[in-house]
Amino acid sequence: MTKKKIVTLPGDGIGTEIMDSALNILAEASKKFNFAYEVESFPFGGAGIDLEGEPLSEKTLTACQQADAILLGAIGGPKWEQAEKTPEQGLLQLRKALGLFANVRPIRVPEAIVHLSPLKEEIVKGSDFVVVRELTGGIYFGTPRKLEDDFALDTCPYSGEEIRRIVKKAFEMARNRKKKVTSVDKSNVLATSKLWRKITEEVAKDYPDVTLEHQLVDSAAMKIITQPAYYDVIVTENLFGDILSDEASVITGSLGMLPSASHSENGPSLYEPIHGSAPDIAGKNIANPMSMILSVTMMLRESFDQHEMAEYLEKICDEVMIAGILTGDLGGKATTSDFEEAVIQKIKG
Ligand SMILES: NC(=O)C1=CN([C@@H]2O[C@H](COP(=O)(O)OP(=O)(O)OC[C@H]3O[C@@H](n4cnc5c(N)ncnc54)[C@H](O)[C@@H]3O)[C@@H](O)[C@H]2O)C=CC1
Ligand SMILES: CC(C)CC(=O)C(=O)O
Ligand SMILES: [Mg+2]
Repeated sequence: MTKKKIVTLPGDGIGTEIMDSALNILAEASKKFNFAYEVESFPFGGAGIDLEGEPLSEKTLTACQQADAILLGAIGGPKWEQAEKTPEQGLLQLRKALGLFANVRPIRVPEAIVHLSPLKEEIVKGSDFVVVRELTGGIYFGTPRKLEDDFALDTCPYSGEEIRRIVKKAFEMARNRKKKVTSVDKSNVLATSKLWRKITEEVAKDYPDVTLEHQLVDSAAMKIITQPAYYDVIVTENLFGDILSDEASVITGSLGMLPSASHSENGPSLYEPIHGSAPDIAGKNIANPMSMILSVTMMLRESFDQHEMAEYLEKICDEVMIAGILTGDLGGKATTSDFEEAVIQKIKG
């Protein structure tokens, strides 16, 4: 079997710490499942600026384009806020260059860890939904963009085709789940949302087996927290998806629990936690590595068809958490290395 080529972009802050943990766990699990792969790491984000003078060098981009899958930690931090080109711009450039238009952010709370949520157990129970976020359009990319002393401008463009392909992706996913799509927009105000709603209605005609409903983003933000078990597939534009998914992470107990997968039409997919580089806890070995481990299990399933290995790893991580080995964000005292070690010991049996 040829080795799968995984490009890693650890990035900045806790990105490097949780990447190390997840890769050590992958190395141990892959022995058990005979999964052959090679890893090559490249500077990206703030690390790219420090080492190569730019957040996304040609070399790093080319390596990503040639990979079978990409794992990204997180980027950014105060050190680079004033940089000529910031780590965040590098991230947006990478997503655009790889055509990663579909960002899938699953929110799942296994019964056994429902108690880790700050929300009431009866609210959290049964929560299992996915935010499908459009990732290469909208206000993060639109021009003109201006920042003057006393005036600023951002632009939010969406073409029909950009909306159509992400909404189709959401319907395809719903077909294999609970067959319900909730499209979130602000169509009572925004022109892009009016187009979003029209195109979504058109796409829905091809999926008569899937129920479609529309929800305005402000009330959706409320209902995601008060009735999370109501949802199946939420599809939304770039900015709304960014915000709603961080909010949804609360249901699982921590932002440090949520992974994501970003897909293009036909290139390599990229897997990353939904959170950032967490400068407030970076360098302390206390970050929760679950977001990165679950990004690895998404990669195993979606890029490499290693379903058994992914399921096994998720089960073991659940067991470690049930045993009370929890990082600070979940109310525990375990370090990142403690958690990693506990998972590795379980794999070793
Ligand atoms: N994809 C990426 O690389 C992203 C990068 N960023 C960048 O990250 C930097 C920090 O942004 P923030 O607003 O602070 O958001 P953040 O997501 O880095 O952190 C928010 C809060 O969640 C906590 N947190 C996040 N991940 C955690 C984990 N795995 N374990 C335990 N606690 C965790 C942090 O300690 C912090 O209190 C900024 O430069 C931002 O631009 C932000 C979001 C995504
Ligand atoms: C630089 C930001 C757009 C990153 C972010 O917040 C995200 O992708 O969730
Ligand atoms: Mg975000």
